[in-house]
Amino acid sequence: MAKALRVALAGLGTVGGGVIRVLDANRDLIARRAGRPIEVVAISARDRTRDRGIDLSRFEWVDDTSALAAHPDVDVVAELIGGSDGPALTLARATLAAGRGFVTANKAMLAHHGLELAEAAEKAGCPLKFEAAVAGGIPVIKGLREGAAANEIGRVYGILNGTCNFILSKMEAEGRDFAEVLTEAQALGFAEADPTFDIDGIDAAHKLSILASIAFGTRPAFGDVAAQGIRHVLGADIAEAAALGHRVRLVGLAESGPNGLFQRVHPHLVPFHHPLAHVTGSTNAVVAEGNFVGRLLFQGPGAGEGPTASAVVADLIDIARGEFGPPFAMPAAVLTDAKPADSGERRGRAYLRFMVEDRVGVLAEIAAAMRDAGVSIESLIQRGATVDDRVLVAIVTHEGPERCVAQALERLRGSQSVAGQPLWMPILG
Ligand SMILES: NC(=O)C1=CN([C@@H]2O[C@H](COP(=O)(O)OP(=O)(O)OC[C@H]3O[C@@H](n4cnc5c(N)ncnc54)[C@H](O)[C@@H]3O)[C@@H](O)[C@H]2O)C=CC1
Ligand SMILES: N[C@@H](CC=O)C(=O)O
Ligand code: NA
Repeated sequence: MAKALRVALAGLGTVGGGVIRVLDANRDLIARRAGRPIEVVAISARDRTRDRGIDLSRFEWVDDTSALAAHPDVDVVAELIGGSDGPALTLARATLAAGRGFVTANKAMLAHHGLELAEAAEKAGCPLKFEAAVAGGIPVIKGLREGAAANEIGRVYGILNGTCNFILSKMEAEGRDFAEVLTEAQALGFAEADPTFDIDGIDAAHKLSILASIAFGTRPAFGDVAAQGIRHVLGADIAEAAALGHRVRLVGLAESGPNGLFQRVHPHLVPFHHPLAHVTGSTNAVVAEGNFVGRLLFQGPGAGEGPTASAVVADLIDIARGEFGPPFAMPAAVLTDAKPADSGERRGRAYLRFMVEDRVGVLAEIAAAMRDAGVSIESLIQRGATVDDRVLVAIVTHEGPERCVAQALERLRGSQSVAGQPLWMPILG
């Protein structure tokens, strides 16, 4: 059998530990598939003494993580530390500059520096691979880069954050509290080091910017992704959505059209009949619409040790086989800058929720704001039950431009009757 592919692992947490376990458990199978053994030769993490339940004595421990980049016995570095900048980025730059392959699960770094790293990899003729960075174990990067390569993609969207989906589905199924479920997701290893990245939609926005680049041949543009997470979604919204035949899901959506490239992460109402409504727990799902293949649905485990490590090892197998191409599906030099599309132009139905004082004239005030902004109301529900002494009013709008809904909400800003920020959620069409 050919010479082993020699790997250095930077980071030995949930994902790094998982990579060692996958390589140990499936060693022979992986060697046969890869055409040669894949051997971890060097490792580095912050804490050498932590018990990870793995025998690490067989690997060379390197204190200075950045030294892995030019380690004489290493062909590929797998970076499983995290963080958009700092040691992960230093390591990525140094590894590619040293002419070695680089595998990462780090969507934050790719969203911010993916173009620079792709240019460096292409210049060096080295692989830069990141299947684990988007939708964990689902081979969606491979699916879009390779399987759907013949197609023009019109739209790519889906559930891209396991932590949020886990929280929303537990809130829905068990009526549990947001904070309590977040703690459980953290204990299961799904959440980011800073879980606000998950719940505020930033992690999903990182992933969406990577997917959009591959789908549309554009430079990754994280700054163009409007992101709102699930922090403001109440149990009452989930119940209201269910009564309306929908589930609440955090959806990242990128769409290319005559007005430019639209990229947004936002909680949506998803109709029961849509496949995304049936994605529960930390599962992710991505829909890509191609002009010849039609609608593709990729679904599977989006986070956690086993699925994420599986994707990292799949990248290592590709590298061992010599199978790699431009990281973002086309050479960095031919990626284009997409014009960000104006969200106000988008048309759709929406769910609006207000917490209001239960007094005469409140509904009339809300209805007048809708009328004046040109928003047509399909249904309006006022619930007798109160949350913090307020009454919930939920509106479903007819299809119309988002600009009008934004104007209606602006008209209601500062109203004495409406408590706090109203919640607006598009209805997935
Ligand atoms: N946990 C998950 O389900 C998924 C994680 N990812 C990504 O994988 C990467 C790793 O995530 P986890 O394993 O969950 O994180 P983790 O927090 O469990 O592990 C991070 C590891 O990096 C090490 N580390 C931290 N700072 C370091 C430094 N300065 N130098 C050397 N090592 C350092 C820590 O000691 C630890 O071993 C992140 O980029 C994350 O976004 C991607 C998909 C899923
Ligand atoms: N924190 C992320 C981990 C995988 O990318 C998530 O919850 O999806
Ligand atoms: Na993936």
